Amino acid sequence: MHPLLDGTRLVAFDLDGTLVDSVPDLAAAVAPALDDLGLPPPGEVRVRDWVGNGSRVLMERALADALGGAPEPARLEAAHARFLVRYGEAPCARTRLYPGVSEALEPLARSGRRLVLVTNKPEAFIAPILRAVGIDHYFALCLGGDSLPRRKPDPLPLLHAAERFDVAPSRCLMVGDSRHDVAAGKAAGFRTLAVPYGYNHGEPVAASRPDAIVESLAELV
Ligand SMILES: O=C(O)COP(=O)(O)O
Ligand SMILES: [Mg+2]
Repeated sequence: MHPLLDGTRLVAFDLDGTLVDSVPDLAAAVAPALDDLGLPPPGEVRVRDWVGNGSRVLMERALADALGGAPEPARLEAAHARFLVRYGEAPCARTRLYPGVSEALEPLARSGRRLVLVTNKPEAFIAPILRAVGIDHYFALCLGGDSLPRRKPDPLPLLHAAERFDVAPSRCLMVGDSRHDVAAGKAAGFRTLAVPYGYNHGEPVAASRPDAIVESLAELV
């Protein structure tokens, strides 16, 4: 096991960019929302840099990019609503697990550590995606960006999970791909581990100074 797992009783995983590459389906749902406004599809490469703060911020970034400035609130709400409908129709058509994820989750769960999922994605999409990629049974708790009053980088969802299972934050580990995961983990008093292959607004996640970085989650076990 990775040294950061020594004494760790609870491991919180981020979803997008950490466990699954979800950008193909996210980009496919952003495109029709922009098309309604006569705007061109941004493509997967751009969408990658906009994921990480939940779906409303994703659409806000997409509209700001296409319009060259902040969108009017009513426009944003309409585009976000359209995105939610389209994404809900096919949240896992092309979304795939990253290599090493199954290899890590199976022994980690067997080791008796509590596994939880903390994403900024709306909660409604979590279960369908986890089921589709076959990892839903590993998680004792799943929190989305709209499950609690505040989301990552706020520590609230991580502290909520630690408290729920009565584990001291110092015995918890946050695993994620972005600066929001590392910031939330540090603020909660968790250990932090990052993967470099996900979505971090085009910046190396090392800049957030996680306790460790692994190229693949398989290195955890
Ligand atoms: O929906 C998002 O913006 C990102 O979700 P994540 O927290 O799982 O990376
Ligand atoms: Mg992420």
